[in-house]
Amino acid sequence: MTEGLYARDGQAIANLQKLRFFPLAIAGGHGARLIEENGRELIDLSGAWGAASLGYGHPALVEAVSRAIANPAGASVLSAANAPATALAEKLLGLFPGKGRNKVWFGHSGSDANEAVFRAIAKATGRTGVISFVGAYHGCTTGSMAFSGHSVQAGATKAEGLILLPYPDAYRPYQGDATGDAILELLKQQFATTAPPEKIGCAFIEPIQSDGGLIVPPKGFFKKFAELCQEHAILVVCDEVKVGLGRSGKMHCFEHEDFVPDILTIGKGLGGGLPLSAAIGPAEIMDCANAFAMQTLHGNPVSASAGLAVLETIEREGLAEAAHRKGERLREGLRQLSARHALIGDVRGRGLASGVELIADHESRASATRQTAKLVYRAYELGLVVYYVGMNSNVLEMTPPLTISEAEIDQALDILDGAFGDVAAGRVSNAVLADFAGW
Ligand SMILES: Cc1ncc(COP(=O)(O)O)c(/C=N/[C@@H]2CCCCNC2=O)c1O
Repeated sequence: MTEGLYARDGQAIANLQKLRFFPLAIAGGHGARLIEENGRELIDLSGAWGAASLGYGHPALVEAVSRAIANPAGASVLSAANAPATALAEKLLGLFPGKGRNKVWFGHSGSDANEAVFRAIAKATGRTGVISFVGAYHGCTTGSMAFSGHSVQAGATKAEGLILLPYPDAYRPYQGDATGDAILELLKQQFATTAPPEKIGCAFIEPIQSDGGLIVPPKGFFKKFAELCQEHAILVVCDEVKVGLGRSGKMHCFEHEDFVPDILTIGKGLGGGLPLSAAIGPAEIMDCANAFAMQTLHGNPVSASAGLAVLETIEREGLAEAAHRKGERLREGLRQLSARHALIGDVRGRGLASGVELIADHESRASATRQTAKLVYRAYELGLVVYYVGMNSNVLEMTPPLTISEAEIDQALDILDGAFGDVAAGRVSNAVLADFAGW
């Protein structure tokens, strides 16, 4: 018998780029569903880690990409202007409320966008210090890992002037302060002692910390944080690679925090499944040098055509408003599940970015890491794709396509109900996890 797709993947593709939780082997997709090689359909509650913003095979995306690839306007913006990239840049500038004159940089990924911004700020300001947060995932390139704070990158070389702050988390509050004000005090102390603010060029924030545990910050925290940074001319870079572009229920997630960042990075869902990212920021930063942050296919016209189709579809189909409504439905269903399944400690999120934190007991709130791995494995067996995140790998992350239907949300909840029941009853063996390293 010929080997199955998953076994062939295991023989041919490097573990370097694998983050596996179960033996998912995909042959196709449509809407919010993935199709395995044997034809089995699964609801995709991850949306390819948020990249499949329009789901799979959306007609607007198929039409835009087919048209662009049939008559490609070159392959990048490095040494020529191209129509799709220019149009996309103009559209992104129209959607960004940043003051002053801004410009757009195009990349392939969230990692290269964040790295490019970090390097450009250091070049333009001469300030190499950077503020970030414990649990932050800004990328997996050397430069973006240097100011990330996620446990998966503990061994990476960190930026010399890095300040890592606790992320404000009302479920596990720093010094017991659910407002996050103790974290702002900590930063002020560091400014006054070990980290002079005049040496710090930027602060990278996530308006919802996603890979760190899908954590929604307390109201007002980032507004106060941004004001403190502004007092010291520290640029605030808002990384919306996963939670931007309508997913949070608003076009930009920072709108929930009542502040406007100096620079915005976006990716994942911008390309609707094609490699595309962007950074939008002040012209004096984005024009600080030539040939400084470039890769051969940056500003690719086919990817840019996909980006235009994604933004136009989000607007035309009202997907941001729908994300709010559908996300509320999902979290209400999850809260009902939490009444039946003690494993669920916390349900949180905005729009179609939801997190479910699993704990071993409600007194200590100890992370239920192994049960989380079993849960996602069992959900896969029952027909649902959902992954986990978190510094302790105990938070289910739900970032489905913005086009997921309410019926599919209800089906996903039913599957989760069964999976929680099976894990709690001990019907999922430890053995199933042997081949899946997770984070
Ligand atoms: C807020 C945020 N910023 C930047 C990135 C890096 O984006 P790329 O993986 O496109 O380089 C990410 C990527 N997150 C990881 C990608 C690796 C697999 C684990 N799940 C993620 O969503 C991100 O969530």
